[in-house]
Amino acid sequence: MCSSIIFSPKDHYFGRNLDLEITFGQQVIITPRDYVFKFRDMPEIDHHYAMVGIALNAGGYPLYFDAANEKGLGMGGLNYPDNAIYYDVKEGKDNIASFEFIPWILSQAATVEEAKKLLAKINITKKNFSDKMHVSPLHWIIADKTGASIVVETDADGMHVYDNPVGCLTNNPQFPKQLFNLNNYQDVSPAMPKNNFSSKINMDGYSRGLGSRNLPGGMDAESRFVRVAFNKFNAPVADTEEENIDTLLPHLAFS
Ligand SMILES: C[C@H](CCC(=O)NCCS(=O)(=O)O)[C@H]1CC[C@H]2[C@@H]3[C@H](O)C[C@@H]4C[C@H](O)CC[C@]4(C)[C@H]3C[C@H](O)[C@]12C
Repeated sequence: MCSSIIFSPKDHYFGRNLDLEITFGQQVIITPRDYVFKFRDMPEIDHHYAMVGIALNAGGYPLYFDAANEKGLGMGGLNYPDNAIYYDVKEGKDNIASFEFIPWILSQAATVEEAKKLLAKINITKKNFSDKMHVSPLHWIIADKTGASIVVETDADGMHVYDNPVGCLTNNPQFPKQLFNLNNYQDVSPAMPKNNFSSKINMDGYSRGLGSRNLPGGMDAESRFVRVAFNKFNAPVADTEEENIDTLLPHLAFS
């Protein structure tokens, strides 16, 4: 399961879990400024922002799962099976393979607005890193340190860049459907529920958290999206980094 939360109480936190039963041999990898990034169909970049994230070191090339750069722009790829479509190389576009997407954006953009300018020119290609690796079917969340966030999905009908008003992402279905589904949970609340059932009977507020009872309980991506969004918007905000990370981590770990 993968869920990602942008949490900006005072400082800015970009979090993502990777609850998988397998490991890819990933580790924390720092790409220093100006380490030469080679691209399959674009000129190399030898002058860029530094970044740190979780990646597989493929012979000196960091295959990032997620990362953040020195300007506080973060980006994560989350599973998006059966929907992610990558394209053939197109003339006149910045052709970037899906495994190159995180380095391409984070090496050049400091903010979501700058990332959007790069995205307007990009065509995500279906090229593989190597014959031994699958092409990951992903969609991406991008966020900057103001808390602004977008989602990038490449579907059969083309590439979409969505503003992300909830600052989180899980997996399928498509992001607009995930957002629409939140309509079904408008009555979920961190407060005690009001008795709208009937004025003819008394209702007891017999337990704390009763207002959240109708949150979906499943581990499926749609249920996780609702829970992560609810938790994020209703999380207590503290003054210290330690307390805020303490708040963020359980919301990811148990989402
Ligand atoms: C499987 C991972 C996504 C986890 C996730 O979102 N799970 C949700 C499951 S579900 O939908 O709800 O069923 C993805 C995230 C990042 C991916 C990795 C990164 O994209 C980096 C390289 C890219 C190469 O093309 C493939 C290996 C790989 C090392 C990828 C392996 C795998 O596809 C990863 C690790």
